[in-house]
Amino acid sequence: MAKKTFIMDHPLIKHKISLLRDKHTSTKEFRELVSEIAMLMCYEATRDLPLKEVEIETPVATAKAQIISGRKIAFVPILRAGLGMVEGILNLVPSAKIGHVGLYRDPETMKPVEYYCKMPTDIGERDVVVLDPMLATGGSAIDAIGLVKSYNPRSIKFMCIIAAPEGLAALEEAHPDVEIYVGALDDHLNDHKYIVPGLGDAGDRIFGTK
Ligand SMILES: O=P(O)(O)OC[C@H]1O[C@H](OP(=O)(O)OP(=O)(O)O)[C@H](O)[C@@H]1O
Ligand SMILES: O=c1cc[nH]c(=O)[nH]1
Ligand SMILES: [Mg+2]
Repeated sequence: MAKKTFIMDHPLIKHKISLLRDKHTSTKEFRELVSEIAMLMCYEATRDLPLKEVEIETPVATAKAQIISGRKIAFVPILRAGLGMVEGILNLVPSAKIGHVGLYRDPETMKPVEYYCKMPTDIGERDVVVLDPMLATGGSAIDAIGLVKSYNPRSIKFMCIIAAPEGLAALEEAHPDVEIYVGALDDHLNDHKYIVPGLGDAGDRIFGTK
């Protein structure tokens, strides 16, 4: 089977994730870093975009040049924390459409609870990348991807900044057809199902709610 999980090894991504983990990093810096890391990861996740050849007049001659061949993309952040990844990604792919899936992890059961879903009307013609900085138990990503699948997009990828091995294994098993892009693979989940060492609660750190 083709390789479906990609762990980032770029030094810039590693450096920025280290800054993100630091509990002394301010809300402003945290938000900027999430956006920058998402942009760098988007560069990796869009490597397979198809190109077509066109002719362009340079000031010197006619050049055979390559441009992206009109493939349509949609990004789907999982609310709230996934929203922090959108701005950086739109810097690279400004014409992409954005869907939203609202999920929160019930603090008692640790299971995801859905509260919002809105997809672009032409989602069926698009390649979708689902975004969430954190893949912990995997429950949120698995449910969000299941929801996106019910709209029959052309393809689905998932992008997270930090993953726990438990969540990654669960996601690979639940959605073996989905390519997964991981910024850093951490050690384990603690008793509260937080990623160790992780970075704490991504949503709270992006939005300054704690
Ligand atoms: O893999 P899981 O065990 O499902 O956990 C990961 C989920 O938990 C966090 O969201 P949270 O529930 O804190 O919601 P928030 O983004 O609104 O803070 C995170 O952003 C993921 O969506
Ligand atoms: O470590 C974790 C686990 C779930 N959600 C977070 O934001 N952080
Ligand atoms: Mg949260």
